[in-house]
Amino acid sequence: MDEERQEMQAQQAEKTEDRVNELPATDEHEVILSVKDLTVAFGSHVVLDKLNLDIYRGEILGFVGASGAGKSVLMRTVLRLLPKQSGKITILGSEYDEVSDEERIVLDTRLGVLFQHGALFSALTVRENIQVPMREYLNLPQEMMDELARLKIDMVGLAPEAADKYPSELSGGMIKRAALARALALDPDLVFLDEPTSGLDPIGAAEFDNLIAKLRDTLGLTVYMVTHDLDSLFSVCDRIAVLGKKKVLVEGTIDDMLACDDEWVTSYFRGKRARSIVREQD
Ligand SMILES: Nc1ncnc2c1ncn2[C@@H]1O[C@H](COP(=O)(O)OP(=O)(O)OP(=O)(O)O)[C@@H](O)[C@H]1O
Repeated sequence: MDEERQEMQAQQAEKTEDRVNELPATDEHEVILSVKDLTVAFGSHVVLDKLNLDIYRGEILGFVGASGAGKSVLMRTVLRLLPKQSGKITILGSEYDEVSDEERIVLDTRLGVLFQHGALFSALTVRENIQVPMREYLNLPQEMMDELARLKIDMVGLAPEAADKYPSELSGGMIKRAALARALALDPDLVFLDEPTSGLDPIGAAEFDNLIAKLRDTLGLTVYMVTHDLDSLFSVCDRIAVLGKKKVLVEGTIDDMLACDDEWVTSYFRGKRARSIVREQD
């Protein structure tokens, strides 16, 4: 078992080094999102207890944890969709609770979100869906919004004809791409992706991962990705944070996950499925 573990660590160390060398030339140590001592509870049910997490500019952070651990609660709290009991959330250097309403609106425009299952408005076309945030936050003429929507559609690899389609006319992979285009509508600095590859076949999931990596490289995006997808964690994430026992149990590279002795982390990252992914990558 130890030999197997050492071999996996050595293989991953090489891959991590390659990935780090490929990272865009941004200040990797600029903290774009900082969560300090965050506590969130529903009545007496404490879901997150003094949780700490930093996300650095330009990285793709994979966020994992057992079902029900609180991954969605954390994402929703950071997005101010859920209230917190205590703690501090700082985005792009501004603490949400301390900024004015106007500054908060500006901050909101710098965040993009892709909710699980896409969450597109079914009565709107892809173009209209992408234009929802533009209508909410910007005051632009219709032609400019149409041109911007066209650019976003192209950016996520959808055909131009997709603009006039309704969500019911799209495949699962197209819905994810359309939802990503909407998340990118306002050119955010930080995008939150909730299970972006769930429901996609392995080829579609790998293509989506490649798209995320490409957008990070070309747009300098920072990506916070909640995922259960081991392929994504091994192939596209620069760093991983594991949620457990109401806190971030461990964070770091795949090597750090492989070296971690926590029972859940061990079974997740050194289980049969993880080992087969490491072998496939060779
Ligand atoms: N609005 C809410 N009211 C009460 N309890 C909630 C609410 N939202 C989440 N919870 C509880 O918080 C805990 C964490 O839920 P959460 O959805 O964040 O888990 P998760 O890690 O995202 O799970 P999964 O991987 O299955 O999506 C669960 O016990 C859930 O029942």
